[in-house]
Amino acid sequence: MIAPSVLSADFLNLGRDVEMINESEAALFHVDVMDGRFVPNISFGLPVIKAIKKLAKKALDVHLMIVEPEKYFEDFKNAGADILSVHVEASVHLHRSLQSIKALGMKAGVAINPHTPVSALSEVIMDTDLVCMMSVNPGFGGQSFIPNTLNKIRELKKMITEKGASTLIEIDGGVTLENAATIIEAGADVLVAGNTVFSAADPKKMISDLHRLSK
Ligand SMILES: O=C(CO)[C@H](O)[C@H](O)COP(=O)(O)O
Repeated sequence: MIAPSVLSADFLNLGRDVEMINESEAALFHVDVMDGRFVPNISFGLPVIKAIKKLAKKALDVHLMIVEPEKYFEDFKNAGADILSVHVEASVHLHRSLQSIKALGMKAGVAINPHTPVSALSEVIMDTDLVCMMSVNPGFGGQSFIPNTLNKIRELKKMITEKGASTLIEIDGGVTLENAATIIEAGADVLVAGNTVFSAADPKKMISDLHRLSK
């Protein structure tokens, strides 16, 4: 599955870019929320997500890069989030957070930074619908893929298989047409792509090219 990252869209033409994703072979909208505290950047928040939701014909996969994410679960549900991911590094009571997200009717995701070992997920994997594995340090689009992520994907895939979980593995950061096949081969189910899609001459065709690799 391909999840274009709205972070790299043209905000002056956001409606156009949302329509492009609607018409493309993308499976999800990846929506990055940054607070300038958990990550050294500020992106956008609830009003923008509400606006995207009005046009979007595919699920909104919202990635919270914020401190104290649990304060805002209901707000993100009301704004239109279908999948809500919190960072393991930002969640003091991660298990409770996953339960709360599900109780609100959303799929529950856990995002994990490049420095955090996969073992940090072992006690919550059965309660997690999606792991958003960061393959760059979060905060900015257009960075290079960190190669050790491939080992982490394999390790996570093994954990999911051994525990009998049905968690999807999403890879976020530095995904390109050149490395996508290797990432899929390692075990990824969802590829987030921001810069690769939106800097392409034909973003819709780029989504289609990435999608073809995932089949
Ligand atoms: O979460 C993110 C940044 O924190 C972005 O989703 C991620 O970096 C994708 O962007 P790109 O494909 O341009 O690397």
